[in-house]
Amino acid sequence: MRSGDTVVVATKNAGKVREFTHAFGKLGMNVVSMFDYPNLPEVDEDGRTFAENARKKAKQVGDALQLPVLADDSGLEVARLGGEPGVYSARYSGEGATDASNNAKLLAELAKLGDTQVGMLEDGTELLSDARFVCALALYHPKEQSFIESEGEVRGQIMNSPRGEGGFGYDPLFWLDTHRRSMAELTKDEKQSISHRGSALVTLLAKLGVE
Ligand SMILES: O=c1nc[nH]c2c1ncn2[C@H]1C[C@H](O)[C@@H](COP(=O)(O)OP(=O)(O)OP(=O)(O)O)O1
Ligand SMILES: [Mg+2]
Repeated sequence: MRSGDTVVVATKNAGKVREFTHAFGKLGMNVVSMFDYPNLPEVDEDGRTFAENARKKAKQVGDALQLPVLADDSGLEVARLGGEPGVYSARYSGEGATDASNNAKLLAELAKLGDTQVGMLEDGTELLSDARFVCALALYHPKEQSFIESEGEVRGQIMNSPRGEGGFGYDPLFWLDTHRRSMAELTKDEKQSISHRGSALVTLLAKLGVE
């Protein structure tokens, strides 16, 4: 992986594509995604861990294309929900789930636990639980059938109402005490510098010797 290369990312998530395009763009690399290969079969994400799912996505797409492929499996673990939604983050609200329906489901599940809070912001916004985002990355080389892997996390709290327009997924409900903003209120560079995905990418690039 070096400047001028095209990186194939096995994702159909437009938010991830934007973040990888931004991060690899700074290194002079171009990103293509499953939006550029619409005829490849869906990957059944039935692993028990983020890492297992990331390997499965990278291998299925890498074997089909006979190219090195990067995959990202990520999600949100909420302490007061016993680590849910975890690997089910993308389909938390069931068939046809969207970011909006998943965020609504998250708030509904936390509401069931009663009005216990872990904190409150100046404007009265309640912090309902500690949480973390996790990202597992897998880079698969089909010729050697080998993987290079990494993982990253970021800790925060879940708010009872959304803030910000940036990012994707659960970002508007994820409060970062360090920044006094939600993940959706960060710039692309700020999110990359602290996020689970950004951290996992730093570790992966270090393993590859890319600086
Ligand atoms: O930075 C993030 N900010 C907010 N939410 C996030 C983030 N990173 C992952 N998430 C949430 C979105 C989705 O509900 C799930 C990922 O699920 P995950 O299966 O890895 O991705 P996906 O199905 O959307 O696309 P794909 O599998 O094609 O890569 O976690
Ligand atoms: Mg998925």
